[in-house]
Amino acid sequence: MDKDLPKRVVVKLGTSVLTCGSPKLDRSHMVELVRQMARLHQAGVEIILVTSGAIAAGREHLGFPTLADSMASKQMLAAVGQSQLIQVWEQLFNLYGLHVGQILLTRADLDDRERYLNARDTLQALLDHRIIPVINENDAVAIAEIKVGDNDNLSALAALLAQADSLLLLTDQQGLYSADPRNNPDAQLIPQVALIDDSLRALAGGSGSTLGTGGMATKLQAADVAMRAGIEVVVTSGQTEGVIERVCRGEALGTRFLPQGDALDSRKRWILAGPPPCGTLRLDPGAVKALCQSGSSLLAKGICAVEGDFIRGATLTLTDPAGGVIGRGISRYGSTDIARLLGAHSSDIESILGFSYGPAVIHRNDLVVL
Ligand SMILES: Nc1ncnc2c1ncn2[C@@H]1O[C@H](COP(=O)(O)OP(=O)(O)O)[C@@H](O)[C@H]1O
Ligand SMILES: N[C@@H](CCC(=O)OP(=O)(O)O)C(=O)O
Repeated sequence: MDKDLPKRVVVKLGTSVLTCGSPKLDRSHMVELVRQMARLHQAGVEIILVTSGAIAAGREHLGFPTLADSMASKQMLAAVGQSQLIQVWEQLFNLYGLHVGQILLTRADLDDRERYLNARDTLQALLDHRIIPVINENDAVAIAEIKVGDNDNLSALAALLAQADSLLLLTDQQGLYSADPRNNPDAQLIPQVALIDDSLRALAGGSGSTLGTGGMATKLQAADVAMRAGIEVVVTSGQTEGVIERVCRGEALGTRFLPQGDALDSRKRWILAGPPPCGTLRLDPGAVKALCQSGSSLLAKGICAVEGDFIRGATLTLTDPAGGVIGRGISRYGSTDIARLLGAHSSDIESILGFSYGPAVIHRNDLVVL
């Protein structure tokens, strides 16, 4: 294998790319994208495809019916369209002697560590057999509460799950612009991003089309998660000739988001990909320093305040005294217990609570510093 090629890449194709802006799947464009992925696969790159387009494919297959704008209509279209979509991918990859394996996920599959590990094993088994995993959200059954909600974020979670080196988000724009280029013809392409902050987020609008979900805003959320896990992200146009191969070969196309630090280990990737935080701990400056500079566990004596109502095992956001987010971790104590432990020495936990789950409120193995 060419040593400059990434080993494992997640390619996310938005509805905008698969339909080329029309109301139907553009099969001739899809075959061109498959040709590029097959060539990379041949060169030894493991490809994981995150595909949108089920709802668009469902509408097309049913002849564009007039339906109520309801969840049930979308779920019905997704149920019809997903089977069409996977058939198209299977047929197109077959042209290059490759098979696909479908994985339909919901948020709930990623939040539960055991289900997360099962999904990871399935993905690995497919890759081991040189089968292309094709992932989409399980739209036909997922209700809003258990949805990831958009395939940009889903693809970032898939990249963490698969421990990919790169995530390629292909869309209908050349990359992230200083403003939505649909409404701002003077907007400038931003070629590289090292850090996603509020000023950058303010540039990213929603989807300009009726078929896309989330627009650039969800692409930034996805990039943020992946970068923090040490995964490089590129957002660029799916229409550019040879785009997947060219990006994988290191050509500067679109917007490149630089990975922050080294790849995280499996449990820490799950802390980023798994359940969203359901509480916050505000730390004092000493605790912030201990976590950020020395890689220490979080002790009760460094916690100034606790917010939220949560049980032991919950994922929490950690902030500095000013409220800036510094990390995320899994708590060994519930919120009522932590409220009683604020500022306490670890050796006093047992006498204060009458029991102890150990000296650390969050052990360093359960902690990701951002
Ligand atoms: N700052 C920005 N730079 C580029 N595109 C932007 C920006 N803000 C909003 N967008 C919109 O995001 C859209 C792409 O997202 P979306 O419609 O969800 O496509 P996809 O189906 O590829 O996910 C673009 O067509 C564009 O109108
Ligand atoms: N899961 C949905 C797509 C959701 C989504 O994020 O769409 P897009 O913004 O086009 O990537 C579908 O298959 O229709």
